[in-house]
Amino acid sequence: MKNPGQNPGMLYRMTQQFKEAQLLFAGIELDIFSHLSAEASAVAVAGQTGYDARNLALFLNSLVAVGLLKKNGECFQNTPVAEVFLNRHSSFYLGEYLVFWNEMTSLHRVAERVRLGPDVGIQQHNQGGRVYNFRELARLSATEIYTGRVQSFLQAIRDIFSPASALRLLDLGGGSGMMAIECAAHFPQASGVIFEHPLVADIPEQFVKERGLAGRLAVWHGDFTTDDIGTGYDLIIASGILDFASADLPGMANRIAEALQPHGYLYLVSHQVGEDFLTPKESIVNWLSSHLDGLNLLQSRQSIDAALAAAGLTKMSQQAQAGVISGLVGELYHFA
Ligand SMILES: C[S@@+](CC[C@H](N)C(=O)[O-])C[C@H]1O[C@@H](n2cnc3c(N)ncnc32)[C@H](O)[C@@H]1O
Repeated sequence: MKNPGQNPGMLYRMTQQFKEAQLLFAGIELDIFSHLSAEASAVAVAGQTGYDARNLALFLNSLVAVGLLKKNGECFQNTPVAEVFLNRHSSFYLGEYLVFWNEMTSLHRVAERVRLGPDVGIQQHNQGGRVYNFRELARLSATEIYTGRVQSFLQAIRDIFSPASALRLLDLGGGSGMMAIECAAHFPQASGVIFEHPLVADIPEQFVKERGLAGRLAVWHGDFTTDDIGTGYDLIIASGILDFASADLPGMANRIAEALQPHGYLYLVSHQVGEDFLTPKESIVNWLSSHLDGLNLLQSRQSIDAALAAAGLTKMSQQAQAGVISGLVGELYHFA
């Protein structure tokens, strides 16, 4: 008898995970979790939604099996994670964000793209904004960021600025602008700038207005690789943006250093990509789609470190960022 000499379990697990993800997205599409805050039977949910009661019961059993629902007799109810993040009525609802993120990083047609190669136009320009919908990302990140990223940021800067500090801050490529907004909310004397691309800037503008911070936070529209980003900042936030300056990373590091006050700080969030571009798994897999399209942006931890060190920025501390996006690290640099 032949023996394979290897265990194929990993391959089966991958196909199983794929189906579990399909169940999650079907549950979001059907908005199941908004109906199961309290216990309800499949027949009752079918009555509210018009879905087929037989197939709904089968589907709900599967959601129990994968840990998104629990079952008591004939009744189903959200597990705590589903209740907080998948119930549309929760302030932490991530359903729309997860669907968008999945589409944005989708490996749909991956085999075809490997056969045919990149889009020449995208490859030539090598600009993230030509592939990614940053405006929608900024809108939906306003919820995602509160699952942990903004809390990690506040924790890091509370160690260096006193509550009464009149700090001047710049949130470069700020997206939703929530890091700057929370900074202004927690440091009542703070003021500064959220710098965003003109196609995205109305999103942070709207959030700044809603939070009543327009007097202290300005939103500047522009390209952070070429336009004036201002000077004299005590704190610059560069969260998930250095890859988009990768045509001239040393130049971007110098722009940041020149915009800082002497003894100012940079709060950097990056994926800590290895020099061989094989780790962390999440970053390599999530960037694959846009790289197959023709982008070539991802920066290794070593090249970022080298560019910042050459610009006079010294790393003080680093901490994993909490939240739904795994593998992000927040680092504080000091400009001596
Ligand atoms: C991955 S998002 C990060 C957003 C935000 N900092 C956060 O952590 O949620 C990258 C952001 O950089 C902005 N961006 C990319 N290239 C830019 C450029 N050349 N000038 C201005 N903004 C840019 C995008 O519009 C997008 O909002």
